[in-house]
Amino acid sequence: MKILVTGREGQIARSLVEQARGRPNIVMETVGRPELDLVKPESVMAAIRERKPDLVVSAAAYTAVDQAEDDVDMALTVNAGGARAAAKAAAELGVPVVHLSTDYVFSGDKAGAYLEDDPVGPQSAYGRTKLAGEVAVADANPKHVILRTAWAYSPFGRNFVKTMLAQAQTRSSIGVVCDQFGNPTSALDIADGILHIARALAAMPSADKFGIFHLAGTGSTSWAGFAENIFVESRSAGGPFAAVQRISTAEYPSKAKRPANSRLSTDKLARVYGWRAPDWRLSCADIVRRLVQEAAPT
Ligand SMILES: NC(=O)C1=CN([C@@H]2O[C@H](COP(=O)(O)OP(=O)(O)OC[C@H]3O[C@@H](n4cnc5c(N)ncnc54)[C@H](O)[C@@H]3O)[C@@H](O)[C@H]2O)C=CC1
Repeated sequence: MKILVTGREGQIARSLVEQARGRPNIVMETVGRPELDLVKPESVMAAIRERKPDLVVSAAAYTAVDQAEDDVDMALTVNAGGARAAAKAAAELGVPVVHLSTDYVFSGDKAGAYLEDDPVGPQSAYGRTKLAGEVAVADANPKHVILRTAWAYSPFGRNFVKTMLAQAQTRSSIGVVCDQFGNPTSALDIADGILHIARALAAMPSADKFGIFHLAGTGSTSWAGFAENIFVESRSAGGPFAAVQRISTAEYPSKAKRPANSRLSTDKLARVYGWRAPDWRLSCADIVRRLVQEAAPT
């Protein structure tokens, strides 16, 4: 099975390449700028058409959450127009599209974990453009799997785990927000979930397998809880650590508003596909250890 991923350097794209390595019958190919530029729908269509994949993973996106507040037109062009083009190209080939979306489509007002059909209410420009992307993808390709994920981290690119470890190199105490709750999610687990979905779709593409699904780490915490866990694991692996000072969202102003609670229920994915991500603490421990080892002098 040939899987084509949009974007080459994104943490989910790189995780897909890593997790597909050595797996029989999977050819994972990535394509990004300048050849495939989400700003230019015709380049997206052509790049996908030429490669004739069996499945498209639409992972590339405008992901700078705060910057999107001042750059809405570009974020919308990329996150809705670009995503639509990827989904449409897959539809023309008659193949499914797995499109990545976000917990930030929700307002954060709910007390419990969000279900797929809970009302949306994005609080930020990024969230609104990603929601427009969901609508565009669903409209362009009936064979769509829209995966809302959250708080992604990995050994690659820029993410919260790497930021915490880098800051602990020079600081003994770090202020981290303790009143926003979500599911830290390893991009390597996201990649495993996507591979599972791809195989299930190839085996039996029944109608219940399409639609919106939540894919996130099992268990939830606050950003401060996430940071504390990172430092416990780093310290035990001989890496940097810092004390976490619990601060409120009000004490850490940012341009884009984040939901206070964006915990995602992953029961639908477990029910339909029989797959759930590991407990976030296990995956976090693996990635922190790997990052500490990679940083250690040899
Ligand atoms: N990182 C996170 O915490 C979360 C990410 N997501 C979604 O998951 C998907 C993947 O996220 P990450 O891998 O973490 O993102 P990332 O920021 O690591 O990578 C994004 C990729 O998109 C590419 N890209 C940006 N503009 C482009 C354009 N005009 N044409 C072609 N490529 C372009 C970038 O070069 C980069 O390779 C995105 O759709 C994102 O919205 C959803 C929830 C949480």
